[in-house]
Amino acid sequence: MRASADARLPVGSVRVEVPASSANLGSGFDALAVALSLHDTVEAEIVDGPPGSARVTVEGQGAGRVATDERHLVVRAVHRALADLGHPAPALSLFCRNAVPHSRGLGSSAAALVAGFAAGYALAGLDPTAQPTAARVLQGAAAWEGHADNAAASLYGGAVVAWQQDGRFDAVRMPVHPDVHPVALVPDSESATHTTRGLLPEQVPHADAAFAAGRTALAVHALTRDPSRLLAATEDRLHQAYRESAWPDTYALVQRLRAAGVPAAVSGAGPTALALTSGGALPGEVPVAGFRVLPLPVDDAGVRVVA
Ligand SMILES: Nc1ncnc2c1ncn2[C@@H]1O[C@H](COP(=O)(O)OP(=O)(O)O)[C@@H](O)[C@H]1O
Ligand SMILES: N[C@@H](CCOP(=O)(O)O)C(=O)O
Repeated sequence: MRASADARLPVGSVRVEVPASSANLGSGFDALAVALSLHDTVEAEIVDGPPGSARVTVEGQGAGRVATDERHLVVRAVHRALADLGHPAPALSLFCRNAVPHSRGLGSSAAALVAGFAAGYALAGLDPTAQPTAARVLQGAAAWEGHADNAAASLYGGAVVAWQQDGRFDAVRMPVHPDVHPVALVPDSESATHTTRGLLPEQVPHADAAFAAGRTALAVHALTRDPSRLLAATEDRLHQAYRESAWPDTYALVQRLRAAGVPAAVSGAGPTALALTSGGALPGEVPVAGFRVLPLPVDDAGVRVVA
């Protein structure tokens, strides 16, 4: 980090690395997620220019598609973090190297928001990976998303349990058992999270809610202590079937993997499927044509300020 051109901010540039995430893991809708070793990198620098303006260069995922000015999601999050501390919006130059595919259920928007809030607080001289600033990063990103699962995983790494109380978001991190080897199956198709959230019913049967409570609690045990329980733990009645029309091929793949004994679930709001394998391999008899198979080890670190 070097000294800022803007006298109001102590730091002139930061580099942040943030992992993808897979949320829900079955029944743990808006509550469970795991961070995955696929990373976006953001370099943010304060430059001379009109206050609040931004020039963004994007390499990799999202290049040519996302805004390259102050409307860019990461820029908006940087500005929001600085506003939270009472700083006026500086002119920014951003370089984004993105590996997390957009609109696939791997938490790209949460990763972008966590990177932006972390960069903003870091420019103000705070450590976004330590409390109490980390909690502010979570609050900012989760409030933007409307759910804290992905943001908490991108922030803290490992697996997380996230919840909301009195309008505030909170989360705890859990270490994932070393025998859990996530494999993402990523199709070419996209699906916007806000669209598939709209497919969910206002209410679910009490029996399904009770089912979800049991499976989600079991998932915490299975992820951290006993991966042999993951097949039962990742069963879902809370969201996947309601969203099937958005990604029928993904839904069918998850059923095929599960029938072959592989703990699998739709990743976040889809259309990626996530298999929580014990050795990193998928059974040969399950056809995966149309899906890119990406072994993605758990990311234990979460967001990092690397320079
Ligand atoms: N790194 C990024 N930079 C800018 N915008 C991003 C980035 N990542 C995600 N987004 C925005 O978020 C959208 C995807 O969000 P969402 O529908 O929640 O899917 P995902 O499951 O990938 O988070 C993209 O279309 C894009 O507008
Ligand atoms: N709990 C959320 C998770 C969305 O994850 P994303 O990676 O698809 O954005 C949901 O299921 O809506």
